[in-house]
Amino acid sequence: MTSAKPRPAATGAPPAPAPPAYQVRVRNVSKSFRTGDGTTAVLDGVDLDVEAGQFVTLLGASGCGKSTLLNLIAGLDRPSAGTIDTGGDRTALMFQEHALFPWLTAGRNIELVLRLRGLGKAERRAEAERLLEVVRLTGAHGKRVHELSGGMRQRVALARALAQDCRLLLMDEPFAALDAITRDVLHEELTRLWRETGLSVLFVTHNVREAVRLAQRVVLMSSRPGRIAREWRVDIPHPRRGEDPAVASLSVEITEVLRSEIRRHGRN
Ligand SMILES: Nc1ncnc2c1ncn2[C@@H]1O[C@H](COP(=O)(O)OP(=O)(O)OP(=O)(O)O)[C@@H](O)[C@H]1O
Repeated sequence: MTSAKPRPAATGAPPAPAPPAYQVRVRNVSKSFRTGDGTTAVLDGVDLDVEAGQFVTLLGASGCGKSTLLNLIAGLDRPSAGTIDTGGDRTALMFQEHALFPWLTAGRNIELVLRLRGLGKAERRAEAERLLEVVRLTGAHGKRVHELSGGMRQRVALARALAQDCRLLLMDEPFAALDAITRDVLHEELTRLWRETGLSVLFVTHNVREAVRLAQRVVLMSSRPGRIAREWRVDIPHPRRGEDPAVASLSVEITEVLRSEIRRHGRN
């Protein structure tokens, strides 16, 4: 005869929600650079979490340390103090400059990354074709970089970043050099990709409307030294457009705070 295992008495309380899974956890990070006349503190005590699957934009005045923070998270440099935990995951980084090799075709630029991942020749070709399709550049595999428009080059750069198969995509003003219409199209594409793939994205920009249009959280950094000054949750449903009244009104609010940060920084 078998007896049923006693079950724990029901307390009536709902189960505690699982804590969020973090893609990156930045704790008390500081960074100083040695300069001609001593050291310059660029970041000081930065705490920032990005949950798995979250889209976070990072805003701040020029020179406040946004790129420095991204480079630290990417592992390109080490913090002077504090910790950065990506759970052992590698990160993919995309810049304003596409940084594609001009002597290779669009497809070969992507295949180079796939080769580093150890994929065989036929697999590389198929995966590069698939990624070009994902960024809506089907048929561009054989095109040389100079044959592509600025927007198309950034699409290839995005496909190459995706080829790294990372869970966290770090983007440093990737669309800043593009015209407004191309940027608008790429905002839509990036949002679609993010929602389809469940990637975590940390996106640096100067453009408040871009930050609000894309993100679930907008994080504002202060300057000298760079710290996290404020953050906003953006609950505006997708699809969003830059000219949506809700996007516009939150952008105005954030711009005011950014302006006062810049004025305060100017008085330092
Ligand atoms: N390797 C380095 N050596 C010395 N100083 C550096 C180094 N890298 C960055 N800095 C300084 O750190 C500060 C922050 O630079 P960073 O590029 O991170 O700012 P940012 O917020 O990304 O600026 P922007 O928005 O203009 O791109 C700047 O004053 C810069 O000169």
